Amino acid sequence: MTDAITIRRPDDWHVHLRDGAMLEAVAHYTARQFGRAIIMPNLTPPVTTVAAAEAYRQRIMDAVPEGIDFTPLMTCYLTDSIDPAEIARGHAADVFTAAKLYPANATTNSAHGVTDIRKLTGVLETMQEIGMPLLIHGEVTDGDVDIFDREAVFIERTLAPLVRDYPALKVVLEHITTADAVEFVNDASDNVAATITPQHMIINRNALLVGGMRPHNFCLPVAKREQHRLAVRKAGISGSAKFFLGTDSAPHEISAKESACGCAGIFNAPYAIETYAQVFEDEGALDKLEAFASLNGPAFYGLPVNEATITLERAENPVPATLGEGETRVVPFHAGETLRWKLAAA
Ligand SMILES: NC(=O)N[C@@H](CC(=O)O)C(=O)O
Ligand SMILES: [Zn+2]
Ligand SMILES: [Zn+2]
Repeated sequence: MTDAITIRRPDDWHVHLRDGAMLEAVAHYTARQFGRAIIMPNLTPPVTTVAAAEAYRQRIMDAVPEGIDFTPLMTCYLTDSIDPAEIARGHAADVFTAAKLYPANATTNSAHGVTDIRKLTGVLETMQEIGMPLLIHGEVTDGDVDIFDREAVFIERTLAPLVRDYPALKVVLEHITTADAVEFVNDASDNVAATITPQHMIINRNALLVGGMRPHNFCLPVAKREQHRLAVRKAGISGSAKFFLGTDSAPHEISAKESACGCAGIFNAPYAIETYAQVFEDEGALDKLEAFASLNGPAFYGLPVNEATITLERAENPVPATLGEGETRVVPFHAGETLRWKLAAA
């Protein structure tokens, strides 16, 4: 039995660090594990300008403890009226690594998102030309589409035509939850990849509803049936360069989750790499963890891999019931359980 694993320092290709007190409370969890992270722009107001992204990047750097080498990679929140020139300027200035497409009202803080992808023609042409990745929350929002079908319908109605019309555009389908998504990404060109969260490898929709409603297992896209979890899990541990780590860690203060209308988002940052390690070990695929966590993402983004390494040790790692205080009190994924791996101090 392996008792320690050393891999190149991983990166998180999809994380919500929030702002203000919550940013201060959560930034260190991500920074202690990951060399870089793609920072989601769904603040209020959303990050839609180069100036806003630069200011937010500075606030993140200020929130990361001294002595930790961590680079936030910023994204631009796409709206119906965003100017392609602003996106290109931000990309050229090394401020915007990628741009994020939220279909309007698909998820938390997406009210300013895109109402119709046809409004993005100029933006997508520009991004394709400059080689800037498009990151997608892939769910339709039509009231007549069942919430469990929204990812599959998005792939069929929006993503397939998009990939056909912009064959050279780099596209990441974020936080995939279905066998349909796995199949689409596998069949697409090398310009199409996907991120996978810990929760979508671990829970199916029973975890939300059996024995009572469990708001801390609610995120979007919502967890699906077991057959979909198994397909996503298999893709993640496969070693395929098309799939890489993106936690989608999305902290919401406890009362916003435990509410008559609870927010979507699972806070998994504190134990993210340990959780993934447990999944890979359960699948007998620990040898694929480094590709998923540390190599595939940089290769897709055209960035160097991290030089530093991390070591995970086999050790009981109890997850507290809650973390933080007051307005930053949050319930982490796996609250009250004990994980089998522990990140060794650097
Ligand atoms: N994943 C979630 O359920 N929530 C995210 C938004 C998102 O990534 O869709 C959030 O910002 O809270
Ligand atoms: Zn999302
Ligand atoms: Zn997200």
